[in-house]
Amino acid sequence: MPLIRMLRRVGQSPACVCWTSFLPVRFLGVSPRQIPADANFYSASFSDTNHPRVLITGGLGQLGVGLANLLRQRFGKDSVILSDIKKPPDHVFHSGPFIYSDILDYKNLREIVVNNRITWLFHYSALLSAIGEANVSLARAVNITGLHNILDVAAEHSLRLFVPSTIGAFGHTSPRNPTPDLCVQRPRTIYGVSKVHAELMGEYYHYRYGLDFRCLRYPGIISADSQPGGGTTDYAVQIFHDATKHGKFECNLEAHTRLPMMYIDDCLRATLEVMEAPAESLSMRTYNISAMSFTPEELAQEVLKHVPEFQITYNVDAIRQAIADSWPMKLDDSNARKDWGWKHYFDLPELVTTMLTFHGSETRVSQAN
Ligand SMILES: NC(=O)C1=CN([C@@H]2O[C@H](COP(=O)(O)OP(=O)(O)OC[C@H]3O[C@@H](n4cnc5c(N)ncnc54)[C@H](O)[C@@H]3O)[C@@H](O)[C@H]2O)C=CC1
Ligand SMILES: CC(=O)[C@H](N)C(=O)O
Repeated sequence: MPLIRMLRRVGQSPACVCWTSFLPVRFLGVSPRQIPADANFYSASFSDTNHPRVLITGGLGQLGVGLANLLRQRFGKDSVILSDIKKPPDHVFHSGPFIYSDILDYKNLREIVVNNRITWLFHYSALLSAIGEANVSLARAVNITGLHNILDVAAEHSLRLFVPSTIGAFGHTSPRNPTPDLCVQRPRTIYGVSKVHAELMGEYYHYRYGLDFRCLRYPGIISADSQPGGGTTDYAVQIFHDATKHGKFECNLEAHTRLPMMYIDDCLRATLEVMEAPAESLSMRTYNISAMSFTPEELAQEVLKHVPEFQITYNVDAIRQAIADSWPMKLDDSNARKDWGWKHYFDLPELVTTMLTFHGSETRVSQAN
């Protein structure tokens, strides 16, 4: 009997073939349950009793605390648990639940999920591109073995799972301007390889076991109140610190290196939006999202409009430059815009004004205006 007819007979969507009789070894007697294709119970507003209970892994990096703040505004402070292997600063520790969680420890992960009745998991732990090249075996363990633990615990407990991917999941053989959702992906960093692996494994678990896996490919993310964690796009955050403190900045990428970037508020809003999107609106499980693309020179020109004495010099880091040269210049995010209504709010001028204002340069901004 043709597969499609067999599926109709058992009432399954052909998009998601869940063979629950063949489960990963760690599913000791517990079957991953398929979330129905028409499930949209997260798209309405939440009462105290039906909102998701959230765990964020790797939450003390550049993005996790901001995500926790956003989710706590939406679902309540106690519904969102931030976790990491680092000690949280006081203000984070006192802002809501925090727990130690090493994603390499599967039993610890399972205990947290069970004891807190977690329903949504945002998996932020990772070693980024530049630091990953300096620590390949650790990056392999955290980004690949750690991801396997996350996928298994999410499938075992029917969690909705968000895993971020990145522009780093593309390589020099991918189309670079613009880069579509589906194209050749042959990255040459351990970070990129691990993120392609995450995209494919997440989609595999979705189609095979019904895991509600959702993934966005983030551009370089620019945040005002948190430090980047060892990436190739870090210069676009550091420039604001140095411009306001010292009036000058030494850039480790060449002046004409064009990369896709996004302000953190857009990134975190996109993350919540794709998690709340009704399953039937998602024609794919891994989407590009895009906001702006610029070079260090263009960014410096924009900073100069507000900080007239600002100077940029270049001292190129060969490893980061090679990575950047293999990445997209611009992402095509038309599928995200069409399927679940993604749109960005911050372009380069708004980004620069917001960042400089945050870094205490209101005086200079108003002098220049
Ligand atoms: N920041 C950016 O520009 C972009 C970030 N992303 C992705 O978003 C996610 C979050 O990024 P960031 O916050 O910037 O990363 P980050 O490097 O600032 O933070 C990662 C966190 O993972 C934690 N971690 C490391 N090993 C761990 C382990 N064994 N168990 C638990 N936690 C562990 C670290 O302590 C750190 O706090 C990552 O998956 C990253 O790949 C994707 C594209 C762009
Ligand atoms: C774009 C990313 O994934 C990250 N910021 C990095 O530069 O490694």
